[in-house]
Amino acid sequence: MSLLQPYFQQCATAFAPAFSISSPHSFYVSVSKRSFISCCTSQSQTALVNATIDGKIAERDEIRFGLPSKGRMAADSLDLLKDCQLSVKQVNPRQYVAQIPQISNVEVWFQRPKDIVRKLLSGDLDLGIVGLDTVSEYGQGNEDLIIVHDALEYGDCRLSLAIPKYGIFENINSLRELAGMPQWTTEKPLRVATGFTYLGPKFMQENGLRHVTFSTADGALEAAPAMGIADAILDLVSSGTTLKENNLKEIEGGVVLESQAVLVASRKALIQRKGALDTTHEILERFEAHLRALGQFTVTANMRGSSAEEVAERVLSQPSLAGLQGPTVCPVFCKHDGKVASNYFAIVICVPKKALYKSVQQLRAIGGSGVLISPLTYIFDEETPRWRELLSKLGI
Ligand SMILES: Nc1ncnc2c1ncn2[C@@H]1O[C@H](COP(=O)(O)OP(=O)(O)OP(=O)(O)O)[C@@H](O)[C@H]1O
Ligand SMILES: O=P(O)(O)OC[C@H]1O[C@H](OP(=O)(O)OP(=O)(O)O)[C@H](O)[C@@H]1O
Ligand SMILES: [Mg+2]
Repeated sequence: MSLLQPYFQQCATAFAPAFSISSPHSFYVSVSKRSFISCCTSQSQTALVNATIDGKIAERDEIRFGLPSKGRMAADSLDLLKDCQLSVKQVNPRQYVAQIPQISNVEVWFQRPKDIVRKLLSGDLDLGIVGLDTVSEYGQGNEDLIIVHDALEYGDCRLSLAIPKYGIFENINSLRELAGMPQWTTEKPLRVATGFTYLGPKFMQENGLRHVTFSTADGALEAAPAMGIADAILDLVSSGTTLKENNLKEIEGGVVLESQAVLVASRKALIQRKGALDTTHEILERFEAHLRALGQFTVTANMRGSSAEEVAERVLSQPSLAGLQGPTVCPVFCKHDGKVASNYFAIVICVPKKALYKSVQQLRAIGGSGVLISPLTYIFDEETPRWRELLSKLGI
């Protein structure tokens, strides 16, 4: 915080009527939204430079975690954290800083996705959740950005090139055919509208399209061809409805990137900031355990048998009943004629949600009865593969 003190003081001077400052922390609880944004914007360039001078990170005690402040990723990110018992405590939706009571050294900052990436690079954030498309576009391959979890299972979309279904494009169905059209020359290049001004030109260059120009807009790019502003667009596609409704089509070889929400970190922060790696480990473990569990059910059933081994053999003879590491088989004790015996065994397995009905059928086929299905909350492995991967990326 000490490094930022001068900026807070400058902000206090600039926006004196808007708030008073007693400590750096009181800045973000008392300042009005407008003043806060203008203050940060006017100071960000200097702060950026200072934050990472000589590759050193700015001193502060808390780990800053950037979450999307609005848009389709915002609610899903909060939901994921909540499902991992990491609820974000935000007093009101217009407050841009919040806490995760479960992890006391984490400070959540709500930001636009592209600003999350920029601030990770500048050292103003340590961790963040955004779409892979945003990391790739605004990160521009910067090695300080490390993808800690690459599949948070929401925000699925692809960055894809699309052209009109009509006119000169009617019979064009691939990037190769598009590139081979005689229409594109130095004087009259293919005009592409996109918000991805880094990834767009890079993709075209890598695919040998030489006569291309780009224009940009903030949204509703699908209108550009019909308006005569562009020949093609390069934008995110999810269901494909927007393309369809605007008479556009994707082409073979035209997908630049498949994207979904990812957890991304600043390498410098992970290495240099006290507590950052431990905190990232905890968040990663919770995400992994929860996301693994999401796709599975716990299945419990009773089965008649002579021994646990014999029952286990029967269960393992069925392809959908292997469980994570094999079935748990426990004797069920009953009293018969005053004697305790175990003619029944309870089996517990995890079953992929998609294979649920098949698994129930296979259980019945081998004599299973009283099949109970329950949701799973977490599956913690001994060690998550992504944690190993992260350590190796960090050279640890
Ligand atoms: N149609 C979509 N379906 C699923 N995910 C999408 C879709 N469009 C975008 N995304 C993902 O969600 C992220 C945020 O998109 P969103 O539209 O909420 O914000 P934005 O386009 O960056 O900002 P804005 O629309 O306010 O300019 C994108 O970076 C992408 O990863
Ligand atoms: O394939 P679909 O499911 O139809 O989704 C694709 C649309 O979603 C996004 O737009 P968004 O809704 O974010 O509006 P924007 O253009 O204002 O960003 C994207 O830019 C496409 O236009
Ligand atoms: Mg959008």
